[in-house]
Amino acid sequence: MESILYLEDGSIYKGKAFGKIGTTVGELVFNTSMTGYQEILTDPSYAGQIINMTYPLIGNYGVNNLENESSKIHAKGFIVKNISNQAFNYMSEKNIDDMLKGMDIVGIYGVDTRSITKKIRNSGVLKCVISSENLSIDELKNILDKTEIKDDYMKKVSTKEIINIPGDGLRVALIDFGVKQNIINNLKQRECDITIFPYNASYEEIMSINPDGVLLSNGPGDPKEVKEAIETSKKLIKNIPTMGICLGHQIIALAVGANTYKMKYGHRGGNHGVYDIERDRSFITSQNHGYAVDANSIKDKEFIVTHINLNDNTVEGMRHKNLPVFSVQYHPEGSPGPQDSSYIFDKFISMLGGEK
Ligand SMILES: NC(=O)CC[C@H](N)C(=O)O
Repeated sequence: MESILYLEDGSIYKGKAFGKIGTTVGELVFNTSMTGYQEILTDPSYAGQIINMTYPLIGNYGVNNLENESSKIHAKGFIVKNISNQAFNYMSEKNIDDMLKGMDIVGIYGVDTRSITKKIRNSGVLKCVISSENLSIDELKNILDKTEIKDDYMKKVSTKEIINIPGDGLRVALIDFGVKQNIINNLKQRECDITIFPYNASYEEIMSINPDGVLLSNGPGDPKEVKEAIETSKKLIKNIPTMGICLGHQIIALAVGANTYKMKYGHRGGNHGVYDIERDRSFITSQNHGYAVDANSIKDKEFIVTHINLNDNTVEGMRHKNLPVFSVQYHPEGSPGPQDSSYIFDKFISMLGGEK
């Protein structure tokens, strides 16, 4: 079935439909990972976005029940060059088309994803609409103009209730802005007793479990939208060992009075080089972010920059000068992508006093 992708700049791409038959609008972003489409689709940080994959073949090893980063697809749509519905992998339980259909997500294939990527690189992230409902270009333009892109999806994807995952080790309060399963798995592997809190949990609620440390999770949207967490983090940082990952890192920056900004087109992929200044080593990291912490705004604060991106020198990590607080912009849990930075979780555990 025919499908059309229409971009805010007027570009039209004709392709074929897969997944749900329908019309969807979102912020168009690109991801350069060669594998890991299942983890990307189920990463809550993509809520509201339409993901354009630069790697030309998607679906070739199928989809399974073990590698979801959350229980559903939070992205608004999926754009690929070629789909393979023959899943050549022993773990595969269904194909990518069935996954998107089962989760009501509109996909388009057979379009030039690399030319789309170049457009995003030149003009920055754009709004776009995908439709397999035979709409005219004028109708698509109308839909696009009428739809406002929200940037507070963390409020939707965060847990509604407090959840405990028992463990024999350190007690960790995990503030959920859209946490990925592999962050939870990394804490479980280190025997932590994990309590997951909603994005707007108060300082008193968090401290009532008497945690050894706090982890502020990844999540979608603009960190400035999550005012409750910024206020709560101001107190957490002063009183308890705290680590932030991605959105959590940005929230810590805002809590100490530094600033964040929207990047032109962000970092999304599995091979972003990051320099760890204190270790004097570079790592290949997994990334998914559209906002960043402004390096200049940290200079007069109690924090120092510990990691920088080797492509564009943006801030990839920071730590408090005296207190046990640090954060990273990239994803030490990988999923998808390299897990070379999983030492960040060990650093968190030793900051909390080591394994119990
Ligand atoms: N993965 C994340 O936590 C993303 C953080 C934030 N939503 C951004 O795009 O920058």
